[in-house]
Amino acid sequence: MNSSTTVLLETVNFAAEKHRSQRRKDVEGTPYINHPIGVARILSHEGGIVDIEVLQAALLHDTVEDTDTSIAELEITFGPTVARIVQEVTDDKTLPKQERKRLQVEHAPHCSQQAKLVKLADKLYNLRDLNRCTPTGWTAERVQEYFVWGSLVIRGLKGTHPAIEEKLEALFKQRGIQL
Ligand SMILES: Nc1nc2c(ncn2[C@@H]2O[C@H](COP(=O)(O)OP(=O)(O)O)[C@@H](OP(=O)(O)OP(=O)(O)O)[C@H]2O)c(=O)[nH]1
Repeated sequence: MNSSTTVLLETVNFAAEKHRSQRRKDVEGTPYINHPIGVARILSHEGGIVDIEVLQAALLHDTVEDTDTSIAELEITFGPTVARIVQEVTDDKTLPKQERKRLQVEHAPHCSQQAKLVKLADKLYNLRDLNRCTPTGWTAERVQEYFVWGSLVIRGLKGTHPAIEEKLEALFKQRGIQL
């Protein structure tokens, strides 16, 4: 087994342990880990991304925001680059939700290329998931609002990865949203 395979298995195992008790908001209660794995797969399978640190950051991207993981722990375990990418895509959960959403739009254009890739794939996964099924308790208006807000974030990432952006653009178009 080559070393990048070992590294990726260590990373996915770490993420799975951290998210082990969490579920997605869909009616089936899909295991949360399906999301970070899916985000990493979009980057590798659909985006052709081979930068191992980007794929690791995709697998870990919600560990700091949603579990007891710290950036220092990621730095010790996976190194400074992976920790920095995760930091860039982590919302400050102490802020009110609307402020967090506003900051994502404001910060997106200033992220590193590596963090922009993770953000693109994260949004593509979540928007596809919304088309697949509506999270418990969400109205059609809330779904549409998420699409509109997502389009504002994605607008700030233009030029990061044209092929992934085209897929996002098609999803927005179906909802009547112009990028
Ligand atoms: N579409 C969908 N999303 C789900 C589901 N389960 C959990 N989520 C998560 O919910 C978040 C979006 O819901 P919101 O109400 O807007 O945000 P909040 O959870 O932070 O309050 C996303 O988090 P996030 O990763 O922080 O992304 P983002 O808000 O930064 O885009 C998404 O990953 C599901 O079944 N379907």
